Amino acid sequence: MKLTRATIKDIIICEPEIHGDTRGYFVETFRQDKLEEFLGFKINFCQDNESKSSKGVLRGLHYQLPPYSQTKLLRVIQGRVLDIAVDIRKDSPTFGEHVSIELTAENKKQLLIPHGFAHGFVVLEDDTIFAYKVDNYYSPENDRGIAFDDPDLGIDWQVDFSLLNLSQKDTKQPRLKATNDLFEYGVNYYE
Ligand SMILES: Cc1cn([C@H]2C[C@H](O)[C@@H](COP(=O)(O)OP(=O)(O)O[C@H]3O[C@@H](C)C(=O)[C@@H](O)[C@H]3O)O2)c(=O)[nH]c1=O
Repeated sequence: MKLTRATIKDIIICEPEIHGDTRGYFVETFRQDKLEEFLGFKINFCQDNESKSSKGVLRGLHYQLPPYSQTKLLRVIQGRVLDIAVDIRKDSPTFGEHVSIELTAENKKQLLIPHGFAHGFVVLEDDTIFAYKVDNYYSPENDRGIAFDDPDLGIDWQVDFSLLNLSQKDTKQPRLKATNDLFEYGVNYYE
């Protein structure tokens, strides 16, 4: 498992080693020890999620408020997405900036997004299966979002917006500057 920091250093890109042979392949998709050694602190994932989407589906940008905020370890089992994480920690030197990465069944890359980020992805292929671990249980009352097309974020989703398939709630999420539901920078949300 190769672990590197993204352009926003709190986001980690994980690249598992793929062992191919005549039967197919073998891959370790999660190693808690290696992740914790790299990060220097513990993560206790407690919920696994999976969603299936057709091409053009955009889910996001989502987060849960503290103390229900979530670290997410994301991957694609089938298909392809463009994955986005936006820094929504007030006073962060990278506040409002984002990381963008293609996660595919083929490259098997994973993204670790800590608390303090809004997350979303757009699906680039039909029948894409997206899977992720979170370290805090789903809490609908604390579910929040930011508009994926907020011009202040300047995200290049690489798709035609007129072809997108969004949930009702994601068509009316607030802009970043219109929400007070943000995170404090420098707080350790892992403990
Ligand atoms: C996220 C979630 C949803 N649900 C339910 C609520 C609802 O009836 C249905 C669909 O929920 P949503 O529309 O919120 O699903 P979705 O838009 O896929 O939400 C997800 O989007 C991505 C980008 C994330 O980062 C996730 O954290 C999560 O917010 O599933 C759960 O039961 N548990 C969960 O953990």
